[in-house]
Amino acid sequence: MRSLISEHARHSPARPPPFSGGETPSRRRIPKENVYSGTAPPSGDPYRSPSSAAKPLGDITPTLNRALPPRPLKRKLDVSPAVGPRPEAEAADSGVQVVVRIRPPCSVEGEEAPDTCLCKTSANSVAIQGQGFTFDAIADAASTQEEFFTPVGPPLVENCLAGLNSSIFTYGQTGSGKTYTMWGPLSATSGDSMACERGLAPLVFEHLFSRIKQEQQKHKDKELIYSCTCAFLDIYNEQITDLLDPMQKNLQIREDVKTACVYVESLTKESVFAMKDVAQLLVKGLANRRTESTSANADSSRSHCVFTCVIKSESKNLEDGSNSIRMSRMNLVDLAGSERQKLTHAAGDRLKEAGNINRSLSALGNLINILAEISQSGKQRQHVPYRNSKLKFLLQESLGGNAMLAMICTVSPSESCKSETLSTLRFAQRAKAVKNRAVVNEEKEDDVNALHVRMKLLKDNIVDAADWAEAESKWMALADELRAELEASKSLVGRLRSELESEKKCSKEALEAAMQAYSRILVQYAELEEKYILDGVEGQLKDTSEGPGELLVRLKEAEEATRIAEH
Ligand SMILES: Nc1ncnc2c1ncn2[C@@H]1O[C@H](COP(=O)(O)OP(=O)(O)OP(=O)(O)O)[C@@H](O)[C@H]1O
Repeated sequence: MRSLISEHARHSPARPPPFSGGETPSRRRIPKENVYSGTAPPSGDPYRSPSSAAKPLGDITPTLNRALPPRPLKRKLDVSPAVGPRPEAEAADSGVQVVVRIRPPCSVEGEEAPDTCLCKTSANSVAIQGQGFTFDAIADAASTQEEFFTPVGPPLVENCLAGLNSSIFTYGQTGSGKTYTMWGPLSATSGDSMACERGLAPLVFEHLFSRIKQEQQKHKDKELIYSCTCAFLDIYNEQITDLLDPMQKNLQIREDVKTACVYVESLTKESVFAMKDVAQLLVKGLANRRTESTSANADSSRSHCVFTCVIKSESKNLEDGSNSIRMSRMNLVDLAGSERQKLTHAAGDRLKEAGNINRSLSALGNLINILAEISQSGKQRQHVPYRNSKLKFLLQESLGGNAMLAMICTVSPSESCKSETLSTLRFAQRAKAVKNRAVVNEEKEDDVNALHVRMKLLKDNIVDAADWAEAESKWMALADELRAELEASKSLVGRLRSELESEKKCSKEALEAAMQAYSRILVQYAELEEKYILDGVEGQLKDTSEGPGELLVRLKEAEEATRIAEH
C-alpha cells in the first residue's frame, strides 16, 4: 500500500522557507523542483524526512498494520521549470489517494443488531452485494481516531512541509461519519475531554507543530523560519461565509490574473504558532458552521466547510548564503452529506438545503468523472467545468491541479443505507482514477533575484514605453498642428498664386498695351525725325509746341511702364 501522498514525502523532507504574503502558489506557479522520485535523495541531505515520518498507508485495523508495496508510477506529469532548466526535477505521482472508513452501527439507524450490507475483504478492499472495490485502505468500524490518523495525517504534514499543496476531503452520505472523522467532537478539540476522539484536523496540526519544532532544532544552522496562516469558511446554499467572522457573508471568489490563484475576498486570516491557536480557530469556526437536526443525523452539517492553512518556510543555503522559500496550502474539506430526500423526509429550509447540497455534490461527481476520464485517456478536454459551483471553483487547485489529494469516503454499514453506500463507493472508485499535478512550490533566492532583474527590465521597458507613449502623443499633437498649418499655408499659397496669376495677367496686358504704344510712338517719332531737321535735338524738340516734344514725354512714359510691367 502506498502512503497517502507519501512516495514523495518519504524522500523529501520538510524544507522551510520565508513568507512573502497572502496566497499560496497557484497551479501555474512555476515549479522549481519536484521532490518525488523513485530514488532516495542524496545521503546527507539535511532536509531528508525521518523515515518514520511518512509511513505507508496500511491496514488501519488495530490488529493488522501491514504496509503495502509502493504503487508503481503510472504516468509522468509535465513539469516545466520556472527559471532555467532543472533537469533533476521530476514529476510527482499525484494520484488521488482514497481511503474508505466504515462507521460503526448507530442507534439512529436502529443498528444495535446491525444487518450489514458491507464487508471488508482485505486491508484495502470491501465487498457489497457481491461487488468488490479496492482502494488505498479500508478503515473498519473498529478503527479509532488515532489509528485512522496514523497513515493519513503524517504524510499530509510531510508533503506540506516539503512545499506540496495538499488536501483532504471527507465525502459520504449524511450521518456516515465525515464530521467525526475530520474534526471529531468539539469537546475533544477544545480539550475539555475525550482527547482520544479528536479528529484528523487537530491531530494533523499537533503533528505539524511538532515536526516544525523538530526541523528547526535539527537545522538550527539553516535559520529555518516557518509561518502558518489559517482561514475557515463554509459554503451554504452557494454562499460563502467566513466562519472566523460570521458577519462576513456572501463573500466572493476571485482569481488573481497574474498567478491564477483563486482566493476568497476579505476572508479572515489568522496566524497560528501552536496547537492551541488552531484549536481556538477550529472551535470558533465549527460553532459558527450551520448544523441542523435531521432524521438521519441529530447534528447534521448543512454546509461544505473548508479549513485552510498556508505554510511558508524560509531556509538559508550554507554554501552560498542564499535563501530558499517553500510554500504550500493545506485544505481540510468536510463536505455536506448527500441525502435521499424521500428517506429523510426533508421539508422547508431543510429541503432547500438538501437540494443545494445534492446539486453541488453532483457537480463535484461530474467533475471527478471528467478528471478521471482525462487521467485515464491522457487526452486534455477543452473545457473542464469549475465555475458552475462555488465548491469546485474554490477548490480547483485540489481537483485536478497542483495539489496532492486524499479522499476519505465514509460509509454506513447498515442494510438500509445500501444504495447510498454503493453510490459512495462508486464515487470513490472514480476519484481513485484522478491524477493531480502536484509540484513543490519552491523559490530559491537566485531565482528570486533573477526574477527581480527580469521584473526591473520589464518595468524599465514599461517606463520606456510610457515615455515613448508620451512622446508619441506629443509628436502626434505637433504633427496635427503642423498639418493644420500646412493646410493653411497651402490655401494661402493657392490664394496668392491666383492673385499673382490675375496680377500677372493685368501686368501682361499693360505691358502689351505699353509695347504697342511704344512701337506706335517709335514709328511716329521716326516720322517726325524725317519731317524736321533737328539741330540740338532736345532744344528743338522742346521748342516744338506739339509733335516731337510731346511725343518724347509719352515715349519716356511708355518706356517706364514697360520697365515696370517687365518686372
Ligand atoms: N467512526 C466513528 N466512530 C464512532 N462514532 C462515529 C463514527 N463515525 C460517526 N460517528 C457518529 O455518527 C454520528 C454521525 O456522524 P457525523 O455527524 O460525523 O456524520 P456526517 O457524515 O458528518 O453527517 P452530515 O453529513 O449529516 O453532517 C455522530 O454521532 C458521530 O459521533
